[in-house]
Amino acid sequence: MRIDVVTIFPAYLEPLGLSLIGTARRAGLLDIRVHDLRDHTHDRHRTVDDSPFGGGAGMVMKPEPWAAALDAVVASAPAAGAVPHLIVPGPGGVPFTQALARSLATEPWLAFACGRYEGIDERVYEHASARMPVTVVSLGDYVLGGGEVAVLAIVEAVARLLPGVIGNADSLVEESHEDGLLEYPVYTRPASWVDGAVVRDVPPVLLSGDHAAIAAWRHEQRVRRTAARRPDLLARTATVSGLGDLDVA
Ligand SMILES: Nc1cc(-c2ccc3ccn(Cc4ccc(CN5CCCC5)cc4)c3c2)n[nH]1
Repeated sequence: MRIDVVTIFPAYLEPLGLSLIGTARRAGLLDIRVHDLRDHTHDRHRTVDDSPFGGGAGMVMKPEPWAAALDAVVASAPAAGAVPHLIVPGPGGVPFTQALARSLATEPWLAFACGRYEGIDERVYEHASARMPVTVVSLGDYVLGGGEVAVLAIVEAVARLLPGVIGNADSLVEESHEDGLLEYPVYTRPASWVDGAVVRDVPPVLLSGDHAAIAAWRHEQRVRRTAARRPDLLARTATVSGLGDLDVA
């Protein structure tokens, strides 16, 4: 997969050189290119922002640098006529979900536009939409300072779904949220942990070797945890099976 990121803070994307993503890049599974929006300005101060028409606090990102930067990305197409799917993080976007991550993971070329200040001049979306598919994506109902953190999250969620990126594909099987339930609690050694004055034991079922009992216990934990933390998810799925009224912790 080819990924282009346009930002005024290229250093913000350095974590894409670490761990899972860094390994995938060095293995040639990911071709990630980060571009500085200011390289597409022509004034001495490399200006990318200006005051908002209509008034209001803060600044808005100017259209010309963005149009030049996005056109340069398209011009660097790996194959004639190929265009990227442009993802623009924004608080007013469609929710970023595991389903959207799975869909994006099937695409050959993604581009990300990282806004800052109070956002990007709306005409940039019009300019881009005339050249490539554009999707505005929200990480959640809170306001970040810009798009870079969202891009790190989206790239990680998408990249880990690509074949070969995660060593053990089995861990992709039991993904949380996939069937509308949160994940079950996990444990590892020691089976009995002396935590100061308290002894904390792993639930015995997990040491029993009874795989049917373990699966049942894990499912019940997922339902209880979802009922406690995400009742909205339960409303969406008829997953609750005969647990009566849950006295969730
Ligand atoms: N899921 C999620 C994504 C983001 C996100 C993504 C990109 C940018 C670029 C700039 N900002 C800051 C920011 C501050 C205020 C407003 C609200 N305004 C109301 C009227 C004018 C503006 C919008 C935007 C971003 C925020 N936040 N949360």
